[in-house]
Amino acid sequence: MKILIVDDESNIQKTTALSLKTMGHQSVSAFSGSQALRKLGEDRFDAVFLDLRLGEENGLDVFDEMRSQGFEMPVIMFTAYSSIETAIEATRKGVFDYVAKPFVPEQIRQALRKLEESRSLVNKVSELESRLADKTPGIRFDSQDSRMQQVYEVAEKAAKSDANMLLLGPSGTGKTVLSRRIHEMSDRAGNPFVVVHCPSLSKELLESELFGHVKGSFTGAVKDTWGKVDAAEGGTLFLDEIADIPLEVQAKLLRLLQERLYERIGETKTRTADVRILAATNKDLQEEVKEGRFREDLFYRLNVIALHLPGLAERKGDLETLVEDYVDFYARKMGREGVSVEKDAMEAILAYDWPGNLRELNNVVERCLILCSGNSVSLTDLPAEISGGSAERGGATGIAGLGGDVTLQELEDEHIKRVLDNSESLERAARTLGIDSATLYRKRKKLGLL
Ligand SMILES: Nc1ncnc2c1ncn2[C@@H]1O[C@H](COP(=O)(O)OP(=O)(O)OP(=O)(O)O)[C@@H](O)[C@H]1O
Repeated sequence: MKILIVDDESNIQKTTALSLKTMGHQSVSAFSGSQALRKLGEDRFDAVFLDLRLGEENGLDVFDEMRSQGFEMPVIMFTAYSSIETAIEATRKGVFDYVAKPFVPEQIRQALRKLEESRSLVNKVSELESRLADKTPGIRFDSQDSRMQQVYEVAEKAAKSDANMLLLGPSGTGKTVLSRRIHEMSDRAGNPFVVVHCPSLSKELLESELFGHVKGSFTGAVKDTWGKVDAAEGGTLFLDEIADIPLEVQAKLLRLLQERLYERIGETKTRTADVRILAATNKDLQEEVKEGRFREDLFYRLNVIALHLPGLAERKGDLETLVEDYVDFYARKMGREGVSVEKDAMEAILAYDWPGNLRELNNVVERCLILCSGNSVSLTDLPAEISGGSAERGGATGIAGLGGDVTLQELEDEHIKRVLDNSESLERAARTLGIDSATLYRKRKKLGLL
């Protein structure tokens, strides 16, 4: 971690810096509040040690100023006044912890260890939250299919190295899920896994999303920001749909990959980054290189280890197990038990080609569980393109689950799918749904309908 020590006493500065160094952290000194705020603006810090009494200044005022300027890193306070009132006031204001002066180096190390534990917990919580938002059922990393087995084997072996990796395969084949898994198996697992969806952003916004910007560097840049490269420090940066990155941003990405260096937009100061890059695309990158849309040098940098995920139609041996997993997951989620798939429904599932791959399968199973009223999924619960034309039990207007044990989100997803099925254009569907086209685009992506 990089830590700012704010104290007007040089012996305190020295002892703290030394304790941090023995734990492998870097530190920078500031002797006053104004100097501290300037240094915070110049560099990125993971934490701050701040003296409560900085000469004439009150550390708590400096703390308030930090927060009002948007510096959100944890702060540990030094206080010679270890009175309970001061400590309570400080923690009530959001100070992470305090160390009473005079202290011994071990107290600094203890405070830091507490901070590291809390950081790793925050990472785990955000990881779990994003999984819940993904509504991902039990994820399988085993397969009957030899190509998929090989993908998992290579992924497992390469996870421990720090090599960049390219995940290739059609949409919905599990590239994002596998990237997360690679991160979890790597030595970086205790640090963040950060995703950037490349095509949803303009050139300028993508560059800012990646590298951050300083206030005033372009229209709309109203305050300083740190990008996702910074957020992924020590961890993994996952670039989804990398083929869609504009050429100018590709050049900056190449520099990041080669030299680990980057600059925020509007700033000349060069910064170093410790991130591992995993990138995914459903496009043929070699073709993109040939067409001049993707830099060849960047392609070779990323292509050190490439994993090709086959479409679901090419690994039908896994279908039945996946269906069972998904059915169990949604049945449990909806408070039902022992839901099975009837034989003819399973046959239709096996015969279908699954162009949207695992994501489509997941959505179809969820939809079936909303529609089926009894304890089994029948052919009529499947969408017409899979059942071969049989009418759905829910009918064109009614949904069997309506008023039942179904969440609003599930109803919304189902409604969007049906409106899209029935609309001649995207704009028309957006109008019917009462949302703008960009929102509908994002929702379609989330539902695997792109
Ligand atoms: N290993 C797995 N086991 C079971 N289900 C999986 C697995 N991997 C992915 N899925 C399912 O497929 C869905 C889509 O996966 P993911 O987002 O990783 O695909 P993707 O290839 O990254 O798609 P896109 O190219 O559109 O971004 C997941 O939300 C999950 O439901």
